[in-house]
Amino acid sequence: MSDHLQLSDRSWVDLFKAPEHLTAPAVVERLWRLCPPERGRIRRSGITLCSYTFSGHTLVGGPVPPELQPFLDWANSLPQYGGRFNEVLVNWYQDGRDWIGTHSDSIAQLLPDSPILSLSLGDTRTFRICPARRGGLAPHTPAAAAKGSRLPAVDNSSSSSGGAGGGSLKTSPDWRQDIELPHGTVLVMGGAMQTEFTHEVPQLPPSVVRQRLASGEGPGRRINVTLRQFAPEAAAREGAPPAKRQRAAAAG
Ligand SMILES: O=C(O)CCC(=O)C(=O)O
Ligand SMILES: [Fe+2]
Repeated sequence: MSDHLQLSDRSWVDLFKAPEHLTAPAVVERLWRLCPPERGRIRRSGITLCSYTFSGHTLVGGPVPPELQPFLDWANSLPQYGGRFNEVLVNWYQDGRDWIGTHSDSIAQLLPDSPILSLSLGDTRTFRICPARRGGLAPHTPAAAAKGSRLPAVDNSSSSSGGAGGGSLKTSPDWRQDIELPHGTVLVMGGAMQTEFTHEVPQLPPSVVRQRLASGEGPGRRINVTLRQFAPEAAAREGAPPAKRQRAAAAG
């Protein structure tokens, strides 16, 4: 069962459930044990690339830890997404105050037209998609990432099949799509999504964290695993300029 959301003629998102062997509590616990002690650090692994820079953090690729190999194996078992996943990036959100600002993922080193798979584990957080160049902020600018979310009213248009309609969305600067990502959700970003749209995971307001705690829900603690298909040349090009990613530092 998969939902397909056509964001524009060229950009789309798929949503579906991950298999249980990747979402079991023991798996999530093992991923928390990989969390770097230093706050704001993001660990990535996969093919050995030259360094990968975002928001002042430079991380060098390393071998895939055994905890992450099943995620790659699973992604590569989905033929509709290309089957050449070779990189894993993990983001740990300690609670609802951790966030990732408005950005587009760098696709410079990826296989052409390869989609990015994103798997959510833990508490439900909102994934917000906006047209790129909103208010003059193009994707791939640190300013855009640092600003985070300052947007008008939410359009909660359905995230089910075709719910967001067609190409008109791109031309409406006020349009935005909020998608709730409960535990075990896979979100696939495809087509021209990284050039036509930005995405972010906003902070939960403190009142919402309090409310969630009071109601027994989690306060926003979550792990996100993204899987990408890097071109073999990118891996081989030692000494090439690092790929650029924009990321707001995790709030503490
Ligand atoms: O945590 C998420 O769902 C999004 C992560 C993300 O956008 C990224 O790692 O580039
Ligand atoms: Fe991203």
